[in-house]
Amino acid sequence: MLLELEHISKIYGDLHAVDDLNLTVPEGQWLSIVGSSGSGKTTLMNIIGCMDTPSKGTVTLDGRVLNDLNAKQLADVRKNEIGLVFQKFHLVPHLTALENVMMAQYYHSVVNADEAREALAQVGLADRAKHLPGELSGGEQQRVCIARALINCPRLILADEPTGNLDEHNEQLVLDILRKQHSQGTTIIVVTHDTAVAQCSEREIMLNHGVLVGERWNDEQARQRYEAQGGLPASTGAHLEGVLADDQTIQRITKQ
Ligand SMILES: Nc1ncnc2c1ncn2[C@@H]1O[C@H](COP(=O)(O)OP(=O)(O)OP(=O)(O)O)[C@@H](O)[C@H]1O
Repeated sequence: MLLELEHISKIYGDLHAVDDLNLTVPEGQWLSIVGSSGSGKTTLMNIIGCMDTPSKGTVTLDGRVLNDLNAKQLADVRKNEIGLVFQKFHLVPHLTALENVMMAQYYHSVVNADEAREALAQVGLADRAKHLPGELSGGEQQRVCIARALINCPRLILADEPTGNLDEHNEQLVLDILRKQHSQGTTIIVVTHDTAVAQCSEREIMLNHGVLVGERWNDEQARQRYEAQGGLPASTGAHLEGVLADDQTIQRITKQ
Protein backbone atom coordinates (compact mmCIF):
# COMPACT_ATOMS: atom_id res chain seq x y z
CA MET A 1 0.00 0.00 0.00
CA LEU A 2 1.22 3.50 -0.75
CA LEU A 3 -0.47 4.98 2.31
CA GLU A 4 -1.41 3.31 5.60
CA LEU A 5 -3.15 5.09 8.47
CA GLU A 6 -3.41 3.09 11.67
CA HIS A 7 -5.61 4.35 14.50
CA ILE A 8 -5.12 8.00 13.56
CA SER A 9 -6.56 10.61 15.92
CA LYS A 10 -6.09 14.37 16.06
CA ILE A 11 -7.21 15.78 19.37
CA TYR A 12 -7.64 19.45 20.33
CA GLY A 13 -8.58 19.60 24.02
CA ASP A 14 -11.92 17.76 24.18
CA LEU A 15 -12.40 17.79 20.42
CA HIS A 16 -11.48 14.76 18.34
CA ALA A 17 -11.04 16.34 14.89
CA VAL A 18 -10.16 12.86 13.58
CA ASP A 19 -11.03 9.89 15.75
CA ASP A 20 -9.28 6.53 15.50
CA LEU A 21 -9.25 6.06 11.74
CA ASN A 22 -7.75 3.12 9.87
CA LEU A 23 -7.31 3.55 6.13
CA THR A 24 -5.11 2.05 3.43
CA VAL A 25 -4.67 3.47 -0.05
CA PRO A 26 -2.81 1.57 -2.76
CA GLU A 27 -0.71 3.19 -5.45
CA GLY A 28 -2.91 4.49 -8.28
CA GLN A 29 -6.17 4.74 -6.35
CA TRP A 30 -8.44 7.81 -6.56
CA LEU A 31 -10.06 8.37 -3.18
CA SER A 32 -12.43 11.10 -2.03
CA ILE A 33 -12.85 12.19 1.58
CA VAL A 34 -16.35 13.60 2.06
CA GLY A 35 -18.30 14.93 5.01
CA SER A 36 -19.97 18.05 6.32
CA SER A 37 -18.13 21.18 7.43
CA GLY A 38 -15.97 20.52 10.48
CA SER A 39 -16.01 16.74 10.01
CA GLY A 40 -12.21 16.53 9.95
CA LYS A 41 -11.48 16.29 6.23
CA THR A 42 -8.82 18.99 6.08
CA THR A 43 -7.24 17.80 9.31
CA LEU A 44 -6.90 14.33 7.82
CA MET A 45 -5.55 15.74 4.55
CA ASN A 46 -2.97 17.79 6.45
CA ILE A 47 -1.81 14.70 8.32
CA ILE A 48 -1.47 12.69 5.09
CA GLY A 49 0.33 15.63 3.44
CA CYS A 50 2.97 15.91 6.20
CA MET A 51 1.67 19.36 7.15
CA ASP A 52 0.40 18.18 10.53
CA THR A 53 1.10 15.27 12.85
CA PRO A 54 -1.48 13.01 14.48
CA SER A 55 -2.01 13.05 18.25
CA LYS A 56 -2.20 9.26 18.12
CA GLY A 57 -1.64 6.57 15.54
CA THR A 58 0.80 5.83 12.76
CA VAL A 59 1.05 7.13 9.20
CA THR A 60 3.13 5.13 6.72
CA LEU A 61 3.80 6.50 3.25
CA ASP A 62 5.59 4.25 0.79
CA GLY A 63 6.93 2.12 3.63
CA ARG A 64 8.26 5.07 5.68
CA VAL A 65 6.69 5.71 9.06
CA LEU A 66 6.13 9.48 9.03
CA ASN A 67 5.93 9.66 12.83
CA ASP A 68 9.64 8.78 12.94
CA LEU A 69 10.73 11.65 10.66
CA ASN A 70 11.94 15.07 11.76
CA ALA A 71 10.62 18.34 10.30
CA LYS A 72 13.22 18.46 7.52
CA GLN A 73 12.60 14.85 6.53
CA LEU A 74 8.85 15.49 6.48
CA ALA A 75 9.42 18.54 4.27
CA ASP A 76 11.46 16.34 1.93
CA VAL A 77 8.65 13.75 1.71
CA ARG A 78 6.18 16.54 0.97
CA LYS A 79 8.45 18.00 -1.68
CA ASN A 80 9.41 14.73 -3.37
CA GLU A 81 6.30 12.57 -3.12
CA ILE A 82 3.30 14.87 -2.84
CA GLY A 83 1.64 17.47 -5.05
CA LEU A 84 -0.69 19.76 -3.12
CA VAL A 85 -3.69 21.55 -4.58
CA PHE A 86 -5.66 23.93 -2.37
CA GLN A 87 -9.00 25.63 -2.71
CA LYS A 88 -7.31 28.92 -1.81
CA PHE A 89 -4.72 28.80 -4.47
CA HIS A 90 -1.71 30.10 -2.47
CA LEU A 91 -0.09 31.57 -5.56
CA VAL A 92 2.56 34.25 -5.02
CA PRO A 93 0.82 37.42 -6.24
CA HIS A 94 3.86 39.22 -7.67
CA LEU A 95 5.13 36.22 -9.65
CA THR A 96 3.81 35.26 -13.10
CA ALA A 97 2.00 31.97 -13.70
CA LEU A 98 5.24 30.51 -15.10
CA GLU A 99 7.29 31.72 -12.12
CA ASN A 100 4.73 30.33 -9.68
CA VAL A 101 5.10 26.90 -11.29
CA MET A 102 8.89 27.25 -11.27
CA MET A 103 8.78 27.96 -7.52
CA ALA A 104 7.93 24.29 -6.96
CA GLN A 105 10.94 23.28 -9.05
CA TYR A 106 13.11 25.75 -7.14
CA TYR A 107 12.65 23.67 -4.00
CA HIS A 108 14.11 20.76 -5.93
CA SER A 109 17.08 22.90 -7.06
CA VAL A 110 16.21 22.10 -10.69
CA VAL A 111 14.57 25.03 -12.38
CA ASN A 112 13.62 24.51 -15.99
CA ALA A 113 11.38 27.07 -17.67
CA ASP A 114 10.58 24.71 -20.56
CA GLU A 115 9.26 22.05 -18.18
CA ALA A 116 7.23 24.67 -16.34
CA ARG A 117 5.81 25.91 -19.66
CA GLU A 118 4.95 22.30 -20.54
CA ALA A 119 3.15 21.90 -17.18
CA LEU A 120 1.13 25.04 -17.90
CA ALA A 121 0.36 23.71 -21.40
CA GLN A 122 -0.89 20.45 -19.82
CA VAL A 123 -3.50 22.43 -17.91
CA GLY A 124 -4.42 24.51 -20.97
CA LEU A 125 -2.63 27.70 -19.94
CA ALA A 126 0.27 27.94 -22.39
CA ASP A 127 -0.87 31.42 -23.39
CA ARG A 128 -1.17 32.70 -19.81
CA ALA A 129 2.42 32.04 -18.70
CA LYS A 130 3.31 35.71 -18.26
CA HIS A 131 0.14 36.71 -16.43
CA LEU A 132 0.18 37.54 -12.72
CA PRO A 133 -2.36 35.66 -10.55
CA GLY A 134 -4.44 38.84 -10.27
CA GLU A 135 -4.78 38.84 -14.05
CA LEU A 136 -6.16 35.29 -14.13
CA SER A 137 -9.68 34.02 -13.45
CA GLY A 138 -10.32 31.75 -10.45
CA GLY A 139 -10.39 28.71 -12.73
CA GLU A 140 -7.12 29.70 -14.36
CA GLN A 141 -5.48 30.30 -10.98
CA GLN A 142 -6.59 26.85 -9.87
CA ARG A 143 -5.06 25.35 -12.99
CA VAL A 144 -1.77 27.16 -12.29
CA CYS A 145 -1.93 25.64 -8.81
CA ILE A 146 -2.41 22.20 -10.38
CA ALA A 147 0.47 22.75 -12.83
CA ARG A 148 2.63 23.66 -9.83
CA ALA A 149 1.54 20.47 -8.07
CA LEU A 150 2.30 18.34 -11.16
CA ILE A 151 5.68 19.78 -12.07
CA ASN A 152 7.70 17.44 -9.86
CA CYS A 153 5.75 14.35 -10.98
CA PRO A 154 4.35 13.51 -7.52
CA ARG A 155 3.24 9.97 -6.72
CA LEU A 156 0.40 11.34 -4.65
CA ILE A 157 -1.80 14.35 -5.42
CA LEU A 158 -3.67 15.76 -2.43
CA ALA A 159 -6.37 18.20 -3.42
CA ASP A 160 -8.44 20.06 -0.82
CA GLU A 161 -11.70 21.28 -2.42
CA PRO A 162 -9.94 21.71 -5.79
CA THR A 163 -13.14 22.81 -7.50
CA GLY A 164 -14.62 24.67 -4.53
CA ASN A 165 -14.46 28.14 -6.09
CA LEU A 166 -15.04 27.17 -9.70
CA ASP A 167 -17.96 27.28 -12.13
CA GLU A 168 -19.07 24.09 -13.86
CA HIS A 169 -16.90 24.58 -16.94
CA ASN A 170 -13.74 25.08 -14.89
CA GLU A 171 -14.74 22.25 -12.56
CA GLN A 172 -14.82 19.95 -15.59
CA LEU A 173 -11.40 21.18 -16.76
CA VAL A 174 -9.92 20.45 -13.34
CA LEU A 175 -11.58 17.02 -13.18
CA ASP A 176 -10.23 16.22 -16.65
CA ILE A 177 -6.70 17.02 -15.44
CA LEU A 178 -7.19 14.76 -12.42
CA ARG A 179 -8.61 11.98 -14.66
CA LYS A 180 -5.56 12.21 -16.90
CA GLN A 181 -3.18 12.05 -13.93
CA HIS A 182 -5.09 9.09 -12.56
CA SER A 183 -4.95 7.27 -15.90
CA GLN A 184 -1.17 7.72 -15.78
CA GLY A 185 -1.02 5.93 -12.43
CA THR A 186 -0.89 8.84 -10.00
CA THR A 187 -2.60 8.29 -6.66
CA ILE A 188 -5.16 11.02 -5.94
CA ILE A 189 -6.87 11.96 -2.70
CA VAL A 190 -9.50 14.69 -2.93
CA VAL A 191 -11.38 16.40 -0.12
CA THR A 192 -14.71 17.61 -1.41
CA HIS A 193 -18.20 18.73 -0.44
CA ASP A 194 -19.32 18.21 -4.03
CA THR A 195 -21.08 14.90 -4.72
CA ALA A 196 -20.36 15.16 -8.46
CA VAL A 197 -16.64 15.54 -7.76
CA ALA A 198 -16.66 12.68 -5.25
CA GLN A 199 -18.39 10.41 -7.77
CA CYS A 200 -15.45 10.80 -10.16
CA SER A 201 -13.25 8.97 -7.66
CA GLU A 202 -13.06 5.20 -7.37
CA ARG A 203 -13.71 5.18 -3.65
CA GLU A 204 -15.20 7.53 -1.06
CA ILE A 205 -14.87 7.60 2.69
CA MET A 206 -17.26 9.69 4.77
CA LEU A 207 -16.44 11.47 8.01
CA ASN A 208 -18.81 12.93 10.59
CA HIS A 209 -17.41 14.74 13.64
CA GLY A 210 -14.04 13.14 12.98
CA VAL A 211 -15.50 9.63 12.91
CA LEU A 212 -15.58 7.38 9.86
CA VAL A 213 -19.25 6.76 9.12
CA GLY A 214 -19.15 5.17 5.70
CA GLU A 215 -17.27 3.96 2.71
CA ARG A 216 -18.54 3.64 -0.85
CA TRP A 217 -17.03 2.34 -4.06
CA ASN A 218 -17.90 3.99 -7.36
CA ASP A 219 -15.76 1.63 -9.42
CA GLU A 220 -16.32 -2.08 -8.92
CA GLN A 221 -13.14 -3.09 -10.77
CA ALA A 222 -11.07 -0.80 -8.57
CA ARG A 223 -12.68 -2.41 -5.55
CA GLN A 224 -11.81 -5.88 -6.80
CA ARG A 225 -8.22 -4.83 -7.50
CA TYR A 226 -7.97 -3.36 -4.01
CA GLU A 227 -9.34 -6.47 -2.35
CA ALA A 228 -7.09 -8.72 -4.45
CA GLN A 229 -4.14 -6.70 -3.08
CA GLY A 230 -5.35 -7.50 0.43
CA GLY A 231 -6.90 -4.06 0.93
CA LEU A 232 -9.35 -3.82 3.82
CA PRO A 233 -12.33 -1.50 4.22
CA ALA A 234 -11.58 1.71 6.09
CA SER A 235 -12.50 1.29 9.73
CA THR A 236 -12.66 3.07 13.04
CA GLY A 237 -12.52 2.23 16.71
CA ALA A 238 -14.49 5.38 17.52
CA HIS A 239 -18.22 5.62 18.06
CA LEU A 240 -20.56 8.38 17.01
CA GLU A 241 -23.89 8.67 18.78
CA GLY A 242 -26.42 6.62 16.85
CA VAL A 243 -23.79 4.85 14.78
CA LEU A 244 -22.23 1.54 15.71
CA ALA A 245 -18.98 2.11 13.90
CA ASP A 246 -17.79 -1.40 13.29
CA ASP A 247 -16.96 -2.86 9.90
CA GLN A 248 -20.42 -4.35 9.46
CA THR A 249 -22.08 -0.99 10.05
CA ILE A 250 -19.80 0.65 7.53
CA GLN A 251 -20.62 -2.04 5.00
CA ARG A 252 -24.31 -1.47 5.69
CA ILE A 253 -23.96 2.30 5.26
CA THR A 254 -22.03 1.67 2.07
CA LYS A 255 -24.87 -0.32 0.60
CA GLN A 256 -27.56 2.28 1.38
N1 LIG B 1 -5.81 24.11 15.12
C1 LIG B 1 -7.00 23.78 15.59
N2 LIG B 1 -7.31 23.97 16.88
C2 LIG B 1 -8.51 23.60 17.38
N3 LIG B 1 -9.49 23.02 16.65
C3 LIG B 1 -9.24 22.81 15.35
C4 LIG B 1 -7.98 23.17 14.76
N4 LIG B 1 -8.03 22.81 13.44
C5 LIG B 1 -9.25 22.28 13.24
N5 LIG B 1 -9.97 22.29 14.38
C6 LIG B 1 -11.33 21.76 14.54
O1 LIG B 1 -11.33 20.42 14.08
C7 LIG B 1 -12.57 20.11 13.43
C8 LIG B 1 -12.30 19.59 12.05
O2 LIG B 1 -11.79 20.66 11.24
P1 LIG B 1 -11.45 20.45 9.70
O3 LIG B 1 -10.93 21.76 9.18
O4 LIG B 1 -10.60 19.27 9.55
O5 LIG B 1 -12.90 20.16 9.10
P2 LIG B 1 -13.36 20.06 7.58
O6 LIG B 1 -14.18 18.83 7.46
O7 LIG B 1 -12.17 20.19 6.68
O8 LIG B 1 -14.27 21.35 7.47
P3 LIG B 1 -14.58 22.31 6.20
O9 LIG B 1 -15.31 21.46 5.20
O10 LIG B 1 -15.44 23.39 6.79
O11 LIG B 1 -13.26 22.82 5.69
C9 LIG B 1 -13.38 21.41 13.46
O12 LIG B 1 -14.29 21.33 14.55
C10 LIG B 1 -12.35 22.48 13.71
O13 LIG B 1 -12.89 23.60 14.36
